[in-house]
Order: sequence, then structure tokens, then C-alpha cells
Amino acid sequence: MTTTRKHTALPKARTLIEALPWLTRHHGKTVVIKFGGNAMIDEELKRAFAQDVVFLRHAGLRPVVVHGGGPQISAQLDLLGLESEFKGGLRVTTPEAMNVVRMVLAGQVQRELVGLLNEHGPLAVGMTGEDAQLMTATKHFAEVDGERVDIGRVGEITAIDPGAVEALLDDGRIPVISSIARSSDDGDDFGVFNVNADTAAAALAAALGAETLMVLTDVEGLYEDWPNSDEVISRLTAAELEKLLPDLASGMVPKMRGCLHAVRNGVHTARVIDGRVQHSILLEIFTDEGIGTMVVPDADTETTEGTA
Ligand SMILES: Nc1ncnc2c1ncn2[C@@H]1O[C@H](COP(=O)(O)OP(=O)(O)O)[C@@H](O)[C@H]1O
Ligand SMILES: CC(=O)N[C@@H](CCC(=O)OP(=O)(O)O)C(=O)O
Repeated sequence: MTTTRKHTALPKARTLIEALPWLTRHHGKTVVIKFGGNAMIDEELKRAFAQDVVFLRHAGLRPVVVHGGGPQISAQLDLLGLESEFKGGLRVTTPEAMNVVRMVLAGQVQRELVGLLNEHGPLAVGMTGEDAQLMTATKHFAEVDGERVDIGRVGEITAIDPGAVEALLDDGRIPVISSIARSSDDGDDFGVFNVNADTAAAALAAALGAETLMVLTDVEGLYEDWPNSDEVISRLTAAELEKLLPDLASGMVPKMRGCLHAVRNGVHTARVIDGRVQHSILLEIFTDEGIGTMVVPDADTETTEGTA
């Protein structure tokens, strides 16, 4: 009996001890986690995601969740017979579609994540960028083939007031944020804009002075030559990423632009990781087995430390 216990105890203890340097390093640090709509389709993954975020909170980190919901919005628009089109990676958002975006993000996706997190205690509080003027935006025009294109109620963030998020974090809560911003224009009767969730997460990470921005998606990371090869770039500097940006396609554009914005504005690392791998957040933060793509500021080029 004692021998059996020794055999099972040691590997478990080793795993816990392996986490010790990472626990020390990340204690008290803010981590902004973007949970993409595509990684959100599987029920088990959603539960594992919630467990990971609660684990981070109990391990002494300050996690903030910014969620997407692109596929869920498209499904609802489809159900209502409304057209769903993307230009330059952003959804063309009519006022009618904006109401659906708001309903799905704040009323459905955010509620579900808050519910899953709160199965572990009174932790998660949902809000959108409208609440306490967290995110303010002005109309954004897409650029398609060098042309400026009107894509409706899509916003470009002009200001972030992170006060309410900081207050929640100081109170030990986990803020769960939908990427909808208030309009900066007093004459704008409609009042709200649809913001890409990667962009919102990156802007918030910078405004909070977060240590890490972690973007969970449905691929392993940034592929070097997508879709021709599955070679993932494991680490790159801001300058290296900047060079790659013009050649990137669709969904990766707002993610990588967001990562660049984050590391150029005080965030220490921005990572794109595979949300299809259960507990990928824990692996990334607490083990040597960092996965996915990590973007670091230019000054860090000489750093030799591991991936977490
Ligand atoms: N260089 C690249 N590396 C990886 N994925 C890429 C690349 N270029 C484009 N993609 C596409 O971007 C998608 C991820 O973006 P998106 O669909 O918006 O996900 P999410 O819902 O997680 O925000 C991938 O599934 C892939 O199809
Ligand atoms: C302007 C714009 O495109 N907004 C996005 C907001 C949701 C989002 O970004 O969701 P994912 O992270 O799952 O892609 C949209 O309407 O789909």
C-alpha cells in the first residue's frame, strides 16, 4: 500500500514542483486571455477552459477573459435570414446585424462563459466595452485592395478606461468581456460598435499593463507558410512580425496585429495557442512545454529564457 502510494505520489509531486518557478514568476500578474468563437464549439473544451482560468486565479494570477463568437453570430444571422459577409477580416455590420452581434455576444456567449466559471465559485463578472466606458470607438473603415471600404458599425478603439476591470481584479473577480464598444460621437444615436475580439483583447491587455496576452484559436499557432505547410513559428520579435503582417490571411490578421500592438505597448509576451488542446492555458503558463507562437518585444531578442 505504502509503496503504491509512493509510486503515484512522486510523479504528481514532480508535476506540481515543475510549476513552482512559473508560479513564482507569474504571481500577481495580469493575463488577458482571448477565447475565440471557433475554439468554443466543443462543450468539453469550454469546461476545461473555465477550469484553467479558475486555476490561474487561485494560483495568484489576475486573469481577464475577452471572448469572441464569430461562428455563433453568423449562425444567428443565418437563422434570421440576414446576410453575413466579411471584408478585410471584419464583419460588415448593418445596424440590424449590430443588434444581433450584441445579443449573441453579451446575451449568449458571455453568459455561458460566466456560468461555466461560476460553477467554481462567485468569481466571474460579465461586461461589455459599454460598461463603465471600458471601450470607446469611432467608425472603422476596412481596407480592401488598397481601397477604403464602409463596413457599417465596425469600431476602431480610441480609448480604454480599465478602471472597472481593475476594480474587479482587485476584488478577486474574473472579468469576462464582450467586444462591443460605445461610440465616441455624441451625435451617433445608435451608440455602439462591433469590434473584433482579438483587437479588443490586445487593446485591453495594453491598457491594463498585462504581462501576457494569450489568444486561443483553432490552429496550432502562426503557420510559417499557411496553408501550404503546418510548420509553426514558435517565437518571433515584434519587428519580425511586422514584416510578415502584409502577407497574412483572414483570421490571423487581427490576431497578429493585436499581438504586435500588445508587445509594442508594454505587454511582455503575446501568444497564439491552440484552443483545441485541452488545458492548453495551463501547459503554456505552468510548464516547460509552451506551445504555439510567442511574440516578444524587440528589446527581448537576446533573451534566452524558455517559452513560458
Ligand atoms: N499564417 C496562418 N497561420 C495560422 N492560421 C492562419 C494563417 N493565416 C490564416 N489563418 C486562418 O486563421 C484562422 C484563425 O482565425 P479565426 O477563424 O478568426 O479564429 P478565432 O475564431 O479563433 O478568432 C485559422 O483557422 C486559419 O484558417
Ligand atoms: C468586427 C468583427 O468582425 N467583429 C467580430 C466580433 C466577434 C469575434 O471577433 O469573434 P471571433 O474571435 O470568434 O472571430 C464578428 O462580428 O464576428
